[in-house]
Amino acid sequence: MVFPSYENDDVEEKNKVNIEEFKEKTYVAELESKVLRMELENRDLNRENAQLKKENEILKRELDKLRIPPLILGTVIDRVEDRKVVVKSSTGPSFLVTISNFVNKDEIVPGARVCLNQQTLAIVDILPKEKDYRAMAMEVDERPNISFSDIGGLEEQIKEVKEVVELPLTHPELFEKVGIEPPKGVLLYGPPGTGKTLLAKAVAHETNASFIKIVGSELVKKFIGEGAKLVKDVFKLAKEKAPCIIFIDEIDAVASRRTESLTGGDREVQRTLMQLLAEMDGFESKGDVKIIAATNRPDILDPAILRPGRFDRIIEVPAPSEEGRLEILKIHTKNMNLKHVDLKKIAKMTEGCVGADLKAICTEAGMFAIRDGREYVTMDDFLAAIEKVWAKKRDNKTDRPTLHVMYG
Ligand SMILES: Nc1ncnc2c1ncn2[C@@H]1O[C@H](COP(=O)(O)OP(=O)(O)OP(=O)(O)O)[C@@H](O)[C@H]1O
Repeated sequence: MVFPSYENDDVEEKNKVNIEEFKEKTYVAELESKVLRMELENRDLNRENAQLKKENEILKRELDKLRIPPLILGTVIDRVEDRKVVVKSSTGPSFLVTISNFVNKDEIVPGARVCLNQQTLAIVDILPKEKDYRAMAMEVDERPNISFSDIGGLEEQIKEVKEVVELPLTHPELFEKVGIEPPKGVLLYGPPGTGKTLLAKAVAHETNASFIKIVGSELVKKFIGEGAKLVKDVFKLAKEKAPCIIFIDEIDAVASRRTESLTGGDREVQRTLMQLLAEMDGFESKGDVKIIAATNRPDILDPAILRPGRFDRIIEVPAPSEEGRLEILKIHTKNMNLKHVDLKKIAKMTEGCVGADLKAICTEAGMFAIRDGREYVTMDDFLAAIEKVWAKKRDNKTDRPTLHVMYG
């Protein structure tokens, strides 16, 4: 009897199954080795990524170091090679400098304003075109909204400022008829926070004058080599915006006594001072541009700045008396919701405080009430606020110098 070939079919079937299984196992093995390879690659990539991140951090720190102000400003004259450029620095000379790798060299075109690292003179940054750096150095206020009624405890000073600044602007004919020159510049001196800026803004407000504020320390710190140019620009802008009050805060940063040492920084300060003196000597005292300067350090001022025809009217703006403190407290609490607050007592307790301290005390007292969920402010809030502001004052207390400068 011939049996059908079951066995062959079976064997064939089994072989098929074995082959299929073998193929599957091979495929799985391939996949597993692929996964393993990818895991190894992924681990290597992660390690490389971590290394690159670390290098990136180091480069960023280097970049920040290179970009720490003060930087020297310059203007690109010409591109010499791929990353070599001739730049005229604001300190005067021109240099052949390199473009740092992190600066986009395509933006380095003739006329571009760039920042140079003080040590290497390499171009480390590009000044934004649209924002003129000069505008960053000045605060221009077409119409300050401060009036003399916002200032407490400075009746005498207000009277003097009105006489010396406001009158020549509003009634120049009085000075012409009498035949005298009104003072050109007024110097306000006194501790920080006593209202010097307020006085300058108030007189601009009362005379419908525009107000330009520059800060002496910024002139010589932030814009190395630009100080003299900025002074020139301020006076040019003031004439365009006349009547105008130019307020130079911290003038001691520019007009301190000239020292023999001629470091680069000192030379820069002297150039700025010379420009300021030239501008002051150059403009008409009868004109409608008035200059008010403020300083907390009158004792270090160069006498040249105080000569007649310059800042020849000196007004002290001292810390307020008890009566003055009461006036200032009334000004800064006039819109506050007070409950049983004795301002007279607070004025008595805050001897030595200046207007800025009293303003801070009023604000802190309000904050204590808000933290307590109240809509009104109590005496305890003020007592806590006084403690807090005094503590801060104690931390950075500096003795106030007395004025030794006398003017011949
Ligand atoms: N006499 C004052 N009357 C009312 N508020 C004052 C008075 N003095 C100071 N203040 C308050 O303190 C703030 C700072 O005052 P201001 O800027 O005029 O002081 P400053 O003398 O110019 O200070 P600095 O010398 O530091 O520039 C003012 O905005 C105001 O809120």
